[in-house]
Amino acid sequence: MPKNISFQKILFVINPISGDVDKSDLGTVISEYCHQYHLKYKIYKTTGEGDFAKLKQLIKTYDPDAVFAAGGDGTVSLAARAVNHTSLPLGIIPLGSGNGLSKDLGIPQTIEEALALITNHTIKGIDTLELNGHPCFHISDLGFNALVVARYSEAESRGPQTYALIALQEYLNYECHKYRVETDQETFEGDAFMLTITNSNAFGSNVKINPNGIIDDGIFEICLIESFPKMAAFKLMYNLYTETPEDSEYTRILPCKTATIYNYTDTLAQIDGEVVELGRKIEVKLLPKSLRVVVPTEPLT
Ligand SMILES: Nc1ncnc2c1ncn2[C@@H]1O[C@H](COP(=O)(O)OP(=O)(O)OP(=O)(O)O)[C@@H](O)[C@H]1O
Repeated sequence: MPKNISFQKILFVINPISGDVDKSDLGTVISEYCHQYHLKYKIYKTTGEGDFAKLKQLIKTYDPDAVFAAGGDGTVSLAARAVNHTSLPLGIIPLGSGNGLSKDLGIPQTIEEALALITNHTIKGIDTLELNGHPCFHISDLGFNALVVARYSEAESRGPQTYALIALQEYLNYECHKYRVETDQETFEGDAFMLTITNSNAFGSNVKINPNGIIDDGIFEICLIESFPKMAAFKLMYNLYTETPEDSEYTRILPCKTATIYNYTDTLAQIDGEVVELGRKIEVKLLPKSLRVVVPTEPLT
């Protein structure tokens, strides 16, 4: 039996195209669940145009107790922007290709189990980041991965296979770029393959770029993959997939509370899966526990 039913009125934000996942039954599954627990609900389907303003307006008029994002990290980010700095909690039904934030929060990856959090959950405040004022709820990066994200956003198909194929194609000819990172603790200057800014642990692909990051500790990390010879790629991937990035001589993690990044060559940047223009000087700020998320109840120890 559910332990708590604190939400009575829920707004679902559904992205019909995320992750190449068929969502034709999702409306029925949501309806049956809400009917079972006598919950009111509304569904907002994203269109990819003007969703943020429409969602903000709907939250104002419908006044839900929680917003549940059904989609990938881009959809989660859209809903998170709409509820950030408010008391309204954000739930996630992972239906994207990566679903990185949901995995880092321990949210179940099936629709039924994720929906069950509506009636049995804990609400947790998590730190979020801002890069030149752009909110980031999971992972941002400059360099290689941002290029892959840009190409993926233009691809005709979605899903992990498309992403992996694009990554391989781009990797073969990729050249590193020069960056300078000044944090409240230390300074780095040099070439990097990519530079990741996050307070979470892993990409949706399960690459653990920041295995020791804690999402609500007031600290974020800048994770560097420095320039490496092609022959070192397999060992590096092994280290990243086995949560041992510190065992690679080409990685470096800078924990900090504030940072300024100089992106000398204005390489591409992505935030939570969306390519953004950040310019050559990027100020990174942490906003302590600004977002309330719906997560599984911790098992009693
Ligand atoms: N109805 C729609 N038609 C086309 N594009 C849409 C629509 N709704 C949202 N989008 C676009 O979908 C993108 C966000 O997708 P999302 O990140 O949720 O899924 P994903 O990329 O497949 O998964 P992940 O981010 O987990 O890898 C945004 O670029 C948004 O503009």
